[in-house]
Amino acid sequence: MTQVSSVKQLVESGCVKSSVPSSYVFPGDPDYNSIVSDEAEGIPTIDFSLLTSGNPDQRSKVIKDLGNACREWGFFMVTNHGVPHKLIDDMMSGSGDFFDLREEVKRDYAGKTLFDPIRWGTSFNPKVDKALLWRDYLKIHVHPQFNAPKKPAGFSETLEEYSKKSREVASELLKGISKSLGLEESHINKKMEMESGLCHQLLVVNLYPPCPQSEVVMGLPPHTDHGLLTLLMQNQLCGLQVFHHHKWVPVKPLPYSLLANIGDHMEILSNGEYKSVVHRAVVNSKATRISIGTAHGPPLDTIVSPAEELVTRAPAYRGIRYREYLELQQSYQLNGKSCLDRLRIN
Ligand SMILES: O=C(O)CCC(=O)C(=O)O
Ligand SMILES: [Fe+2]
Repeated sequence: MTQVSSVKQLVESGCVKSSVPSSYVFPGDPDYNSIVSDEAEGIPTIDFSLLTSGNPDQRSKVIKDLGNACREWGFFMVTNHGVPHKLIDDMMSGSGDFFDLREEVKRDYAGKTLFDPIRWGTSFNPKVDKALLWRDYLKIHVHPQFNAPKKPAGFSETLEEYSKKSREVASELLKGISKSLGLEESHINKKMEMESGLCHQLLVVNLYPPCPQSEVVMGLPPHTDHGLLTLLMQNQLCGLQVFHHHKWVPVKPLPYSLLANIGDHMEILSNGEYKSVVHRAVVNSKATRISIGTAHGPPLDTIVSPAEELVTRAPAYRGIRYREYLELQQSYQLNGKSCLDRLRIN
């Protein structure tokens, strides 16, 4: 399965009119059932403006809500985040335009390794994936070194501006999360060097073309994200599902909101107080869905281990260099929390 064309190209070639090649049939995951909840409204919403400019009462309430959201869901919608709507629109259209470039142009970015500054590809890691995923991606390391594809015109500027805004939002949320854990407001940002200019930020654009047999393929299988906090924007199509109380809860994107979720390194840092939550992306048969995530983590050589202040008896995870964790995750199939499980003590 080494030389695989993009899903977009496969769809546009017209060869998948009614059924998909068997290499794309996703065998399911015994650890996760397929019950989809009808309760799509449950994901909590956090009004970001109250965190940054609310009065003291509003601020302490929103910090409490943030803590509950992290503990109960690991996911929350962020509204009034201050990222201009136009910037969100430009990110979506620029991303769509990138995937619309000719395959030969995109192939310039067909990187091979995780730390290639820009990498366009398909599936997750076709060498190990148990089935090919109905997903193409563009992954860009946007910080501390900014990178961007040269085309489409203007995309680089949009990416740079959005990456910066996304770091600002993440860093404010991390202040609130730090407080909600009973730590000093700046604890996480300082320890993880989130504001030192060295933090690591990976931007991932996921493209899920429409699929004639959407029920047998998978966009992204059940997984958790690396890093401390991911911020995700989506075009207005459903597809993301969060595994909550043994059911898949579909996320209905609120226009122009950002969806935040706790990553594995927040679970490590908080010694399991806040847990990264398994999620997946299913696809649809009608339209192309695009999601854009930014994963925020410490500098790649930082060892992340449980904060001493939060270890009451014993650390529940061994520390690991951020870089090594990314390598570990990339070398296996994406499968629930299997990567984080390797670090659990006991
Ligand atoms: O497409 C989505 O909504 C989910 C994307 C995601 O989970 C990821 O990129 O890690
Ligand atoms: Fe994810």
